[in-house]
This record gives sequence, structure tokens and C-alpha cells, in this order.
Amino acid sequence: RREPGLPPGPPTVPLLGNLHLLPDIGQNHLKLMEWSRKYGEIFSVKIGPRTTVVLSSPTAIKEVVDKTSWAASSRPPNYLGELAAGGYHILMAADTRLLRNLRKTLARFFSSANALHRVPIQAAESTQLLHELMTRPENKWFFKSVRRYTHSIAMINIYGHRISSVDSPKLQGFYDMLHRLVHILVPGAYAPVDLVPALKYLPEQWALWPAVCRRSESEMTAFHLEHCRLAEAHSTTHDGTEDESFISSISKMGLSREEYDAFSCTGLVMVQGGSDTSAVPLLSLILILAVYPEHQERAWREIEAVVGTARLPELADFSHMPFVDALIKEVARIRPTFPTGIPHFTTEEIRYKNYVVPKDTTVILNTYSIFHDPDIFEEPEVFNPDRFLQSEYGTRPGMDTDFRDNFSFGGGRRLCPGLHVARATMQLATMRLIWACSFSSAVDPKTEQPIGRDLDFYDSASCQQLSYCSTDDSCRNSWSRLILLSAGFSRGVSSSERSSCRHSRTPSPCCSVTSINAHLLYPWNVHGEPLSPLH
Ligand code: HEM
Repeated sequence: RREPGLPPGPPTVPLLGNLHLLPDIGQNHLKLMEWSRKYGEIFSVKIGPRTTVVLSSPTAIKEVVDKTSWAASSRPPNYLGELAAGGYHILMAADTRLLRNLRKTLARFFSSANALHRVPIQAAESTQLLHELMTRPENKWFFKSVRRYTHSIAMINIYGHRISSVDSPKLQGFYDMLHRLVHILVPGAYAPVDLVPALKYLPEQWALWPAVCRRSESEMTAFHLEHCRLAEAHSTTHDGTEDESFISSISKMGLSREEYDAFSCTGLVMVQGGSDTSAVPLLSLILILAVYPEHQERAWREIEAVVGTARLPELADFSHMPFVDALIKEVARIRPTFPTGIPHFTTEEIRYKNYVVPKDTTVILNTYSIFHDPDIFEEPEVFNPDRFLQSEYGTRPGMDTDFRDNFSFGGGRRLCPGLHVARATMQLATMRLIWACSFSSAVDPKTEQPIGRDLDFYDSASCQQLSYCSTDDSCRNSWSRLILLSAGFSRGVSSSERSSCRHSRTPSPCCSVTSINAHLLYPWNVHGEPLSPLH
């Protein structure tokens, strides 16, 4: 039964509350959107005795999460997650003084000014991304290349060394490890230990999770220790330089033992938090470019007008490309990486309008529902970057009050600390991918018809919008069938030739990789092998 003062919500049944109404994982955002249309901007869901409050308007998020951040910035208990994470895990950590100190350090390390110092890393890695796409345009590589790009940037920022090859077993190993952790975190994957704490004492032969959690814990610890050792070696070579890694910079901060251990474990979380999260919007972008050639063409023309064809786009060019900016924002709106954010947890009672959000309540930022609300966005299911040229947040006139441009990155004290780096990673790669490549839907060799010409061509059952998908078989199935990457390198091909081949449905000679002028793309040597400038 709902306690008095709780926001409304779906009718409950004894013991379960609303548990029986929860959909399959991967469909939660749709269910929460449906309920928000029915019960309004704030509603509650009862899961057994526990309460979850779902916020589905910018105003509700502002009032409950942003303004009352001191009371809404913890995380719900996650017994299995803590068992599996190994060490301190910022994403699951409660809102304590230790967390606040850590977040201050992260805010300094990843500030917008510091993010600028790190642009050369993104520039070099995105150059290699183009090189990989053009030299190995087969489908299985392009999915991996995008993930290598974002993972390598995260590794350099945190541990000071890169993942220089898509063939690296470290790349696959990392995503497999992440996949295993995320699988443990998925509600319902194992017994509901947080809901029924007595389950913790179940003998090991009956419980499936202890062995799985132990494996995850030990592989994460081993990964972290190995990379810390490498980071320490790196810091002795480059001692004193500004562009040092997170791990080597915290070792010079004079932290207490407890702080050092927690901060250092956060290195691994930052790599986890920074790898797939940035790859997902890029992969969504590629899908969307293939589905909407007209937007791709318009973006390419804008980039060409600013940059020309003789050099690669640089981050400084981005401010002259309003349409490319709008394109990125529209991708984040229509396919947010975290459709329902990462849950917050209250440590004090909060009041909003006539409702009470009690202490110890899980709070969900229902981003997907906001981004798809027809009262806020005109025709929200239509992919229309122009909406961001007409108003700052792409909203209908007068609906921008309480909106901010970083809803995709969460809220309050837990706002994503990597947002400046993530934006630069996305902006640079988007400009360069569109400038150098042409994306079109794959053609089914049997029917000769394009495959997957719609926005939902994700392998949603196994990939949840490709997020955290690493078992290659499941993802390759969707992505390799999805898009044929036809790389038309602009130098040596005139704009008109290029645009005609962009419109052709089948790859024409100018879309083949043979037209690459390799020397243009710093950095690689005369044999066409990529150099590792960051070494
Ligand atoms: C497009 C890329 C990204 C998206 C969409 C994204 C989104 C998010 C979201 C929604 C949260 C939860 C915020 C909340 O609880 O309200 C979060 C937290 C976090 N993100 Fe990101 N993120 C991205 C990239 C990154 C990068 C590049 C890094 C690291 C450099 C990073 C590190 C983290 C960390 C450590 C947290 C946990 C913060 C905490 O719990 O206090 N993220 N991110």
C-alpha cells in the first residue's frame, strides 16, 4: 500500500506492490514513459516494501534532485554490485564526505579547462579511428573501432597509456569484464538480495551469485592493479607535466590511505564510465546518418565549408558548425545513452508540491520520457536536428524553463564528472567521421535491398541500445547487418563526385577505401602503419 503523501502510481497488489508490472529489462524506459503520461510528472512505484519515485519533468528534477541535492544524492543499496565491484565504486557509493572530496578532485581533473588540455589525445585517437575504418571497413571492425576510440581515450586519461589496436585482446577483455559486471547489476538477473536481505545467508551451492561476483571482483582488481603499475612507470618518466594521468596525479596529492584507495579504485570506474557511454552515442549517430542521408549531406556540407578538404576538422572548428552541433544534440535526445539515468537515493525526506518523497527512496530521472514528451518537444518521435537551431534546448516555445543542456548526464551532486571530456570526444569524432566517410545502410546480398532503414534497428533484446554489449556475436549480428561503412575520402574526390556517390545506394568506386590519401592523416608512417604519437 502507498504511504500517505506519496505521489500517485499504478495500483498495487499485496506483497509485490508493482513488481509484477515491471517489464523486461530494456523496456523499462517505455513503461516509465507510459506511466508518466498517465500519472504525471512525479509518480511512485512500489517494489515490495520499497518505494521508487520517478521524476518526469525538468521542473520536478530541478526541485527534487538539483535544488535538494544534499538529500537526493545517495545511491540505492546494491549488495551484489558492491560484492562484484571490488573496492570503492563511485557509481554505487553513498553520498559521504569521502565521495564529496573525490568528486571535487574529479571536477578539477575533468574541468572544462583541463578537458581542453586533453584534446590532442582525442585528436590523435580519432585520426586513428578514421584510419581503422578506412583500412578495415569490414563490418566487424567498425563496431570495434568506435569502442577502441572511446576506450583508449579513457585509458590515457586515467592510466596514462593507450589501447592502440582493435586487435588487442585487452580491448575485448575490458568490454567482457564490463559486460559481466553490468549483468550482475541488472535488476532481476539474480535473486533480489536487496529486497530480501535474508537471501544473503543462502548456502553457496544454492545461490548463483557468489561465484559470479567473486570472478568479477578478482578480474577488476587484477585489471586495476596491472594498469596502476603501468601508470606509475609512466609517471616517473613524465613527472611534473600537466598532462598526466588521473592515477599519477592523485599519487602526488598527499591523500590519506583511505582516500588514496578510494580515489585510485575510481580510476577503473572512470574507464568503465567513459568507454561504452561515449561509444553508444557515436554508434547511434552512425545508424542515424545511414537512415537520413539528407542530414548527413547537410552536415558534410557545413563541415566542408568551414574546413575544406585539405585538413582534418579540429575541435576549434566545432563552434562554426551549428548544424553538426544540433545533430549531436538530437541524437542524444532521441536515443539517450541512459534512458532512465542512474538511480539516486534520498537520505532525508523531500517535499515537492503536495507530495512527500520519503527518506530511503530510490529516485529515477526519467530522461527518456522528458525527451519524448509531445508537450515539450514537437513531434518527439521524429528525428529533427533543426529543433535545436530554433531554440536552445530544442523545446517548444516557452517550454525551456527549468531545462538544461545536460539532462543526459544526470543531475545534482552526481552529475557525470566526465561530461566535458565526453562532449569533446563526441564532437571531434562526429566532425571527422562525417568529413571523411559516407555512411549508408547495408544492402542485403540476396534481395539487394537496404537493411535496417529505421531508427530502431538495434538488437534491443541483447544489446539494450548497444549499451554494454560486448559478446561480439550478439552485437555483430545487429551491427554488421546494419550498416555498410562506405568510406569516401574527400581528398582526391571532388565534392560533386563525392555527393553523387553519397546518394548512390550501392558502393561506387569513390566509396571504396582505395581512394584514401594516407599521408594526409597524421599520424602514420610511410608504410601506412599507424604511429603511436602518445608514446
Ligand atoms: C556520452 C557520454 C556519457 C554519458 C551520457 C554519461 C552519463 C552519465 C550519467 C547519466 C551518470 C549518472 C549521473 C547521476 O547519477 O545523476 C554518470 C555518472 C558518471 N559518469 Fe558519465 N557519462 C558519459 C561519459 C563519461 C565519461 C567520459 C566519464 C569519465 C571520464 C564518465 C564518468 C562517470 C562517473 C565516474 C560517474 C559516477 C558519478 C557519481 O556517481 O558520483 N562518464 N554519467
